[in-house]
Amino acid sequence: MSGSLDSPDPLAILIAPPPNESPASRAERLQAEAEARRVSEQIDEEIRRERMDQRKWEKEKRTVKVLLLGQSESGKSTTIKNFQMAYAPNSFAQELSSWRSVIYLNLARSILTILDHLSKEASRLNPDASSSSSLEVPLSQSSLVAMASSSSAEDDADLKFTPVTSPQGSASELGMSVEDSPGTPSSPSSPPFPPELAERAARSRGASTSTDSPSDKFIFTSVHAALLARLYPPLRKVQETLEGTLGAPEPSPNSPYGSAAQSSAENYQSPHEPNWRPNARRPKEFAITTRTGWRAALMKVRERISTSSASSLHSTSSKKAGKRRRRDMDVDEARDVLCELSTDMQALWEDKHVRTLLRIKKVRLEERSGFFLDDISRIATLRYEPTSDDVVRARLRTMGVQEYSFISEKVDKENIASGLLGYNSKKVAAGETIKRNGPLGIEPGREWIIYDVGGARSNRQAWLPYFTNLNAIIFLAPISCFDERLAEDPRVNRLEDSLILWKTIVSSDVLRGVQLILFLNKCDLLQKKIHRGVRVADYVSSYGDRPNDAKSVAKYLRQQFKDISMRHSPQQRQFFSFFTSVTDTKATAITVAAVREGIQRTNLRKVELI
Ligand SMILES: Nc1nc2c(ncn2[C@@H]2O[C@H](COP(=O)(O)OP(=O)(O)OP(=O)(O)O)[C@@H](O)[C@H]2O)c(=O)[nH]1
Ligand SMILES: [Mg+2]
Repeated sequence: MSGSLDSPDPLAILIAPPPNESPASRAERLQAEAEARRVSEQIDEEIRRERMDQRKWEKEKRTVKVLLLGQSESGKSTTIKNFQMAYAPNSFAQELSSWRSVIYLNLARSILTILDHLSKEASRLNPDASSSSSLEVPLSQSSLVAMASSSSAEDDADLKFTPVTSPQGSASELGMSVEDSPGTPSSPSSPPFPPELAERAARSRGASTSTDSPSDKFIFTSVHAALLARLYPPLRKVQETLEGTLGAPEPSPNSPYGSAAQSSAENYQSPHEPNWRPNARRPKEFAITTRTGWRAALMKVRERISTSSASSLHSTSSKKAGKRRRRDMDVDEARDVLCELSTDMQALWEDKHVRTLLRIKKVRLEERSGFFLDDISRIATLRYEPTSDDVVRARLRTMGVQEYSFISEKVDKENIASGLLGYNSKKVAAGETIKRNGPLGIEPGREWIIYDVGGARSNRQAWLPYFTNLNAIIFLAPISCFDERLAEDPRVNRLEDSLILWKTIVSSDVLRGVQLILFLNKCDLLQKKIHRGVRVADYVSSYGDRPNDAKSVAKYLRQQFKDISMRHSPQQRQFFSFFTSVTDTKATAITVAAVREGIQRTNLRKVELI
């Protein structure tokens, strides 16, 4: 054995330099060896790069990319929540409580809307009140973030249009590049009404009437005056603070693409969490943001109108003072204030005169986004925890483009909305459905990237860079909006805007190979509207004398979208559509499952072709 160790290595003999090598030959040899090494390393590097590309390609192949499009308040973000519930129920459940401040804000803003109307009535009954400039309260600087109450039929009953079925106009005319002025949607604009003037107005017992029927008569009473004075100032502070806490994003003039560049799976943050938009400037917070501020604001009200609950406020959560971070403290204090005001808020919402006033003014809060007035007693409590149903109903406007990355979790069947199991796609989908083959298992590990965009006109330019490398687009068209106008441009009917936008998308050359899926959304609201007697033909002249029932209307509108797809697609494409109410999570789970399967199958076909 030792002999074999001692015997020279044949390879070493082979590559050893010649024994009598001259210096010149040696230099030449070393240079040749160095060159050989360089070439070898270059080859290794290429192999490594190819492998990486291959891995990336494999990952890309497996990643499904979906873009959600549609006008503002069409239900895109709500659809994302449904996807999250289906694909990543654990992370959805973990995020529930972080929606609390949005829900508080939604609630506060609904009450403020009512107070605004009351305040206007009081001012009308006592014009001296509104002329006093000293009553003015600064407007919120961050109304961009919170829910926009879209202008609707209640503001305009004359708006008529005929659905667009033939192309006219450029992209800019189609709302793709129109820069609209930043609106201040639904921010309460009236000054708070001071109690003494409210009292005077109440004493005058004014009435706002639209008819002579007593049930249509609004009577401003001292109860309203007291509610106005007790609720308005603290709720404005709640609004200011919550908006500040949520970090109302302002669109950057230099970057129409919002946070897109920064959004990656690793950086993923839920949009409702603070700082969700990395470059967003924080709005200036309202002056009263401290604990003392809250208390001072409420004490001021108390000094004017003594309430039986005044003493409890003082002690609320003060024990934990200083322990929390400032932002938490703000949200907790907002909660405390809402809890204190719970009875008054309920009294206001349940007041029959207030209901009459809202009816006269055609303000249908229950049909607006972020409606929680029927849940005051549940929400305005210290123990309130948002439910998944609350979260899908919460309204937080999207700015720019948000990227959501879901790695399908391994989930128990019970965790999936029960409707997902044992479903039959034919029952739920309208028209040409995506049919299901095989079992409906969630596929753990598959990465889905879903882009949610801001749907307001000023956000639409930011969509364009996302039109490449897509598997599918889910387009949301809220079909209940036939009698409403765009918040950002009150001249434009919302249904008309949706049809024009749809036409732009279907006719896009860049998107010719992309699967389009249409969600004819807000069917529940369509039903409600028609049920209360709104006539579609009054707003959509082409509807003619067709039956004014939700089913016929939905079918008619679906046909309008289908016609556009057939006429304007650059190449033949299938028309996939679903009637949805995406706040109904059970029904939407079924739709989401059908969509998922359809997209995956198409994706697979594409990959196989490649
Ligand atoms: N009743 C009802 N409400 C809905 C439906 N879809 C969405 N909503 C509500 O409408 C509001 C707006 O929905 P979002 O999902 O925020 O709308 P969006 O398209 O993301 O709007 P932007 O972010 O402004 O582009 C939310 O309060 C939702 O709860 C629906 O089908 N029925
Ligand atoms: Mg959104």
